[in-house]
Amino acid sequence: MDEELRIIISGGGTGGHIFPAISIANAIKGKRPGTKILFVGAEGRMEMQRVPAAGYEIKGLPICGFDRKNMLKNILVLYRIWKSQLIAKNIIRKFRPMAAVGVGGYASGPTLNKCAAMGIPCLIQEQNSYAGVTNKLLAKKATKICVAYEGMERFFPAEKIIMTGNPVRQALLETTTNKEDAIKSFGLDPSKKTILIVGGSLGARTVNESVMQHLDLIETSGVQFIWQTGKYYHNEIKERLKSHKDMPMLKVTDFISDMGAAYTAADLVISRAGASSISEFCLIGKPVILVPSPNVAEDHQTKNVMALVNKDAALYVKDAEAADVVIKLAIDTVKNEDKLKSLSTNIKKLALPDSADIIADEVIKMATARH
Ligand SMILES: CC(=O)N[C@H]1[C@@H](OP(=O)(O)OP(=O)(O)OC[C@H]2O[C@@H](n3ccc(=O)[nH]c3=O)[C@H](O)[C@@H]2O)O[C@H](CO)[C@@H](O)[C@@H]1O
Repeated sequence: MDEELRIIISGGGTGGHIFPAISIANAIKGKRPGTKILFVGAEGRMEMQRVPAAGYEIKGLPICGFDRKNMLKNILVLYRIWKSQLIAKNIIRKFRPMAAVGVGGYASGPTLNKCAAMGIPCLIQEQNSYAGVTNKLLAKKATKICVAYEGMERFFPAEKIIMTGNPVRQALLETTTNKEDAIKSFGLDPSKKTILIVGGSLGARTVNESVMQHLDLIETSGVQFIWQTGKYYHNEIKERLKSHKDMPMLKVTDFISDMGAAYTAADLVISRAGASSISEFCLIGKPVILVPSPNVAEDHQTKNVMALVNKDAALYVKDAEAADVVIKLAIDTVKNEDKLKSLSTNIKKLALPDSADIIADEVIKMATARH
């Protein structure tokens, strides 16, 4: 019988970090069902809900990021980092992991630092074409670094890099719901074209404004919409929609738990260009209009987009132009079967499948090598 493994997975902050982490956990469990997996996240962040919802235990650290505007607040941040390191050390002592996985985000810093210091092998997974701060700092201590884009040697030691792509939640790829049921599950009409609008895991103001400014066009388009506003914007949007007449063709939600159903329902997606979302579009071959966020490090979402646009695999609208053009473009595109077909075929060619399995194999190898 296989030895029971104990693995720590740490990181989070946004869905783009959390969902790859959950996929890696599921793949490890699939290969070694007896494995004990413990997540370590940041208190108050999205992982504290999403990880238990996926069936895993999570411990929270009181960590947060530095405040670039208020230097005084950073004294508290330093204290929180110190405290997080102590808590991380206790968690590790108690759980005795055989390997640790870091997916980026605040919590993975203290957790993987402590693991590395205690001689536990560490793997990091970088989702983007531009490496995050925490992963860059952890790279020296990591045994393996799994990436999804070419050219990551500019951030990480080349000999540690493995090109795996981004792990995508298995349930999302293996959804058994058919299109008709998927559309009905959102209370919409299966005979109509459907556009899904998502602003990444947290929602996006620009994407939301694009919708708000074109409610009349949406109403007369003959097309229906599933619109994820993001948790922060949801109440404000609901309030503003009250002054508009009922719109049965526009389903508004703060967050979509079953993205498999949402993708199945949609003929076309309007989306931010986060790395995990893009990996999902590639794997399921979904036609998409991407509106990259200009508010991310090194404008990495635009770089993510250009890799697709150069291969005619996605349509691209700049953030500054989105409010004017993206809804009209989406309505025109969803009525053009040839365009939808070619976008789907081209984006599918860019998929990197089996990412979670490849990473899980590496983690299991690392965990078993030292015992
Ligand atoms: C503002 C910001 O910091 N964005 C970053 C963040 O984005 P963000 O967290 O938005 O990440 P991604 O777009 O990569 O992934 C979003 C994930 O959330 C899921 N989802 C989304 C909406 C929803 O209602 N339900 C749901 O389950 C998607 O299916 C996907 O799995 O992490 C990404 C990956 O490191 C980065 O590329 C982004 O630049």
